[in-house]
Amino acid sequence: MTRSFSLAVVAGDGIGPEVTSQALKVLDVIAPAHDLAFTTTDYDLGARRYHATGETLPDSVLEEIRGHDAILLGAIGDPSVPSGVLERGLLLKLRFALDHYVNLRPSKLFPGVATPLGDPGDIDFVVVREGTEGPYVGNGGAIRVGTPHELATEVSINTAYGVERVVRDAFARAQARPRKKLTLVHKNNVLVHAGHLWSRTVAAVAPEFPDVTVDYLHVDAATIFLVTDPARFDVIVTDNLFGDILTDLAAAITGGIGLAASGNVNPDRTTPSMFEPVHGSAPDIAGQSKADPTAAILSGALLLEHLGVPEAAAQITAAVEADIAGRGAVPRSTEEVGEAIAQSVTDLGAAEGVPVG
Ligand SMILES: NC(=O)c1ccc[n+]([C@@H]2O[C@H](COP(=O)([O-])OP(=O)(O)OC[C@H]3O[C@@H](n4cnc5c(N)ncnc54)[C@H](O)[C@@H]3O)[C@@H](O)[C@H]2O)c1
Ligand SMILES: CC(C)[C@H](C(=O)O)[C@@H](O)C(=O)O
Ligand SMILES: [Mg+2]
Repeated sequence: MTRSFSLAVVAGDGIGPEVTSQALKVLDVIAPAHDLAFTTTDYDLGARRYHATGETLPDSVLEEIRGHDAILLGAIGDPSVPSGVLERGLLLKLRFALDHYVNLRPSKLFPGVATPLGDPGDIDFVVVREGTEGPYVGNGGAIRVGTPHELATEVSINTAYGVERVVRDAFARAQARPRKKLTLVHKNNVLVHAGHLWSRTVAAVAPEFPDVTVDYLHVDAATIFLVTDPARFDVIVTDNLFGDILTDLAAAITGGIGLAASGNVNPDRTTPSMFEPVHGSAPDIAGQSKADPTAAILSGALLLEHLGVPEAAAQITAAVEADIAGRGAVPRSTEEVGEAIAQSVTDLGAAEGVPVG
């Protein structure tokens, strides 16, 4: 029986629409092979709408988006809009309103991918980044702005409720992986209030997952080991800001930001989860068809996994691996990469005897 899913598509700004169209192309190609049907609704959100109407994410649109099974997002942010307006008013509003408390960011070094680390061994870890708290909540302000006496605060909010639910999710993910290792990354030698809440929470939840080995690193040391010994990581759990920074670094060591996918997940499934590349709108290459759509395509695979179609997700990942293995030195356009991965999905389907496309 055909399984039908409704997807809200927020292509967004810069390279967002360029990479999202390739992700949708691959989803279209894979759907028949797994008896899936996608209906998509495009949402015109981002810089264009902001300039035309002053709106970032009207509540009525948020409510419409809420009615979908999942969200596919490209990238948000544009140099023509003051920094933070779209990032906070659209992207973070979606993550917060839809309670995406698990920001899932897998990092895997695919065979054949060049890394600045030379031969770093087997890199295969996932960062579970808290998605609704920390310094992202907007608790702060500034006084005497523009004067020599300006004072600005950006308060990091960490609740026992918020920390515990993401820590428990990270433990469960570690438990389900072969190495069963969880590393808490924080800065509890300096951020003693939030840091100790995170450490105590990990210690309190650990007995529920006796098979999981627990480790702790200060965030500064974690950046060292991500470069010198990334194979040591299995599951990392960390706060919203540390997770943001660590996952750009994680992308850089596994072939670049063009390959890094993510999911903003509501594990309770009370709202649609949202899948997007880790990268941004890349204004420096927007409109030139230079963006690598692989991260967006792999975000589509994470979406399928979340919707309960892991075999389709695995087929997309295999198609990406096959494409990456064959990548030469000649640069390809965004469409050429998308087309090649879509073709690879078809070829894999044919090899397994399932009709694709
Ligand atoms: N999730 C998101 O929507 C998201 C994430 C990060 C940044 N942003 C926003 O995007 C804008 C630009 O931010 P930034 O420059 O710091 O980060 P960025 O990720 O957009 O770009 C950083 C660098 O990576 C390159 N890059 C990014 N994606 C690429 C791809 N798919 N293929 C090839 N190269 C790629 C860019 O060309 C640039 O040189 C800002 O407005 C920022 O707030 C949005
Ligand atoms: C654009 C910004 C709000 C966002 C974040 O900090 O979460 C981005 O950097 C990301 O990694 O998705
Ligand atoms: Mg980021």
